[in-house]
Amino acid sequence: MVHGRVSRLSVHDVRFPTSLGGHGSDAMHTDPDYSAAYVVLETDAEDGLKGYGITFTLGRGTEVVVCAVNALAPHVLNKDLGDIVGDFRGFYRQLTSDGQLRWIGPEKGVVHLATAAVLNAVWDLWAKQEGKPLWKLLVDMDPRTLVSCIDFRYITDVLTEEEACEILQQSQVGKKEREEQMLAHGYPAYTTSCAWLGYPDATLKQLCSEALKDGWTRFKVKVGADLQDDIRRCRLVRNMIGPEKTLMMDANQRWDVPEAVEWMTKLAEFKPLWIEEPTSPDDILGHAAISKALAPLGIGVATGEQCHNRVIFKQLLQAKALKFLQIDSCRLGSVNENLSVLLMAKKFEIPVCPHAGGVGLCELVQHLIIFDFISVSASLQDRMCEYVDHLHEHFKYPVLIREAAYMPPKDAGYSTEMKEDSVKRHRYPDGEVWKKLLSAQGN
Ligand SMILES: C[C@H](O)[C@@H](O)CC(=O)C(=O)O
Ligand SMILES: [Mg+2]
Repeated sequence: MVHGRVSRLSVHDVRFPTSLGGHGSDAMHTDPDYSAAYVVLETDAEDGLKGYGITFTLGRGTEVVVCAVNALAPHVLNKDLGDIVGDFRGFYRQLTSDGQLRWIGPEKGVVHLATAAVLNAVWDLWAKQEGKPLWKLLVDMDPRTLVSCIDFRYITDVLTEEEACEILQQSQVGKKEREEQMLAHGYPAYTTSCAWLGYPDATLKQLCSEALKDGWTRFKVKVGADLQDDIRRCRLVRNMIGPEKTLMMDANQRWDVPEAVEWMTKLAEFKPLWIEEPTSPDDILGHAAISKALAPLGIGVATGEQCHNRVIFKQLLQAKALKFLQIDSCRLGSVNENLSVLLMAKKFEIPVCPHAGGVGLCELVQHLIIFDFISVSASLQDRMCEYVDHLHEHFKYPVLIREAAYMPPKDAGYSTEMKEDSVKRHRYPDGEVWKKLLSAQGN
């Protein structure tokens, strides 16, 4: 039984200096310090359980998101957790419809990232109180309760509440077997860890050969800054992994539409399965044009890690603009909005291949995709979840990868809780790690 009144919301600016090693670098984000606005919810309940929520940010962006979380706090403080989850759609609507804050969104940008952090904490607390990992909480929920968490505003032209219920109802068949399959074999993953754009070739080679030894069969390479570099790096990776393994490319929005087509035509010889974020994430028709042009080359378009909300996903699906849909656990309005996107993807028969990595994204999104397989898509065809091998040591319940697959988490909650010491050391600017770095830089 869910209980307790929210008595405290605190938010921390937690940063990791990943840019120093070129980790996470791409054609647009050359110096990413993987960071999080980290929310902690406390209640007056005697169980002492806390809810932890993060949203993924890069360095200086974090302080802006922290401000937005504080601005949302009055919507959460003193609320009864039972009332929040008892009318989760209403609560989602309240957070995203604040008459003054929505003006700086709505449901996009900083204020939506902040919404995700707060709601992720609520889901973590709910799952903890139920004593289940989040994926299992979702799997065990009846379809009516699940859809009652979704705000269908702006998407009823493609997905109504009734249709969503029908989809979930139909997927009840075989659910038990799929849950057993996940527990035994996990959810297939691919790695992005080998080929960040800032890595020299020697690093790329070394990481690639280690990943092959560890059993990885699907690899993503960053591209988009310099064509000759891309050709060299893609050739190197393709030669190392051989013709049978899967290669994906990610341009992180670097190109204009014609440039994307031209550039990818030149990289087609390396047989990429997809090109990710070839152009602006807002350009739905641009993605459609690129999809159409690259289809004869056997290259699909993947996007979603910077799609603001369900409306953009709806239009990408309507416009046949993508072949692989990449949800993000912290960009969209938490589990609530991700549920609506998973259901739309099912309706349009587009495989979901979540964005992960960053700090904590693997920990979170594994719950969503495992739920998706068991209760929505019922398929692994053309599906895999991103994996990045950074910063898991800072989490209390880190992901478990076995034979290049995510093994379902067993601990209660949304795997969002960070180790106290890690938070303390990496708080910006007063954590020990940053104090040292800043003083070395003369600040
Ligand atoms: C800045 C991030 O590292 C970004 O490059 C991640 C990304 O695009 C991905 O994992 O995909
Ligand atoms: Mg990407």
